[in-house]
Amino acid sequence: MHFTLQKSKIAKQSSIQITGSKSESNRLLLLQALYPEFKLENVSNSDDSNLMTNALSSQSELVDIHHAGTAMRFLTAYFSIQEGRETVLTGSKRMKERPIKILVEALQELGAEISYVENEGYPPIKIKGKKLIKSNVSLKANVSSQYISALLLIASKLENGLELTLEGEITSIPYIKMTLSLLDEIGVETSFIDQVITVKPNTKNLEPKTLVVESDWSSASYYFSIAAISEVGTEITIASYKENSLQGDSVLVDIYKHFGVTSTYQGNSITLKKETSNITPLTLDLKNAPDIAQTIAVTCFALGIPCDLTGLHTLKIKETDRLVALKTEIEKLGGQVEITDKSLHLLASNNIKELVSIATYNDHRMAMAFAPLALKEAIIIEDAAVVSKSYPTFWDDLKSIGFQITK
Ligand SMILES: O=C(O)C1=C[C@@H](OP(=O)(O)O)[C@@H](O)[C@H](O)C1
Ligand SMILES: C=C(OP(=O)(O)O)C(=O)O
Repeated sequence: MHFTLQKSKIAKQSSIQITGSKSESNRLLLLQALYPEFKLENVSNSDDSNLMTNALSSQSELVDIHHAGTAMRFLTAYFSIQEGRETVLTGSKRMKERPIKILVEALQELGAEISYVENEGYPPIKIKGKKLIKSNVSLKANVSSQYISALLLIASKLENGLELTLEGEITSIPYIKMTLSLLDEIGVETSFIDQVITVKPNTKNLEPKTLVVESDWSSASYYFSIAAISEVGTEITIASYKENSLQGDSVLVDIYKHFGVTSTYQGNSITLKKETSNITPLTLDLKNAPDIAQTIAVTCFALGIPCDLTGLHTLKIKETDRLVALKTEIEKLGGQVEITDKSLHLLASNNIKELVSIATYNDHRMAMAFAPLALKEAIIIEDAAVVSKSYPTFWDDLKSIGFQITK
């Protein structure tokens, strides 16, 4: 279903409660399956986390995780250690194009039995769960950090723990650190020195506790963008966030200062305020925060400023090729974009075409990143329901702050 967003103006002050981080939730759901002694609060209500929950409790031989990349990677590791169980793990058409070979080879090196059902290197895969005895493995670290997190999440259940050597440049490092922090929080011992990560084995019951998932910072990015595009003086309060977040996308607080947006923490909420409209061109390396690239590119386009975004080598293998999708859709709106396979250069422009229909390519972040443009011009978002992958109440939340949205 396509949504038309009329040219909108939001209230001077508004507030939004955002669902739990999908990254933290999907890690903690898997850890809870391994260690049932702890409880979770503020778990994400996203499709990807629901798929993760269902997959972890499913007894079926076929598990379909649709578009959920973290679920695909994390469950590959999880099912590898479910002794005596055979599982075929599959996903959407796009998931069958998202590479998994680096993770599969690392697990095979540790002793896992995994084979490809269709194309080598890609889902679906067939996994025969067994006890993994080996504890040393190296893998390429510049393609997806999800492979590394997947291994770390099961590591404490391996007989001898895990010593993981990361080869080459490490991409999306904050997500690896998030995994290690959550392991530390539940009481698993880890270390990360230079390119080597060690996880100690654990056989005892961990101390029962309740872990509260922080709300999702990638979802928060759309409100930073809305604030940046709004009139000076506009305030949006978002909850529930921590000043010391485990999520790398919390770097939004620093990045959006560049767009004249300040962030003030009070209790567990943050107030974003548009302070100035004096904005200069932006140059930014996003290898540590790839999921906010679309938000930032669209904010710059809305404000008419050029930007040079680098560190985008992982964007080609996400829900869609996000570099090509951004170029295609921004150019429909009248902008000019140059891309390589790891960077995006947006040229300055001061015209946004009205009522352009934005294709979303089964990518939640295409829909959500382009929606704030309605503060400048009416826009159509195709297949608007894609947002449920990470943020099911996105459109209702936009309506609640003043966006005029019709079907
Ligand atoms: O571990 C995670 O929760 C994630 C890691 C990142 O992927 P890559 O490491 O593949 O860049 C990120 O893009 C994804 O949305 C979530
Ligand atoms: C890339 C993303 O998710 P995943 O890789 O888990 O599908 C995302 O949410 O932007």
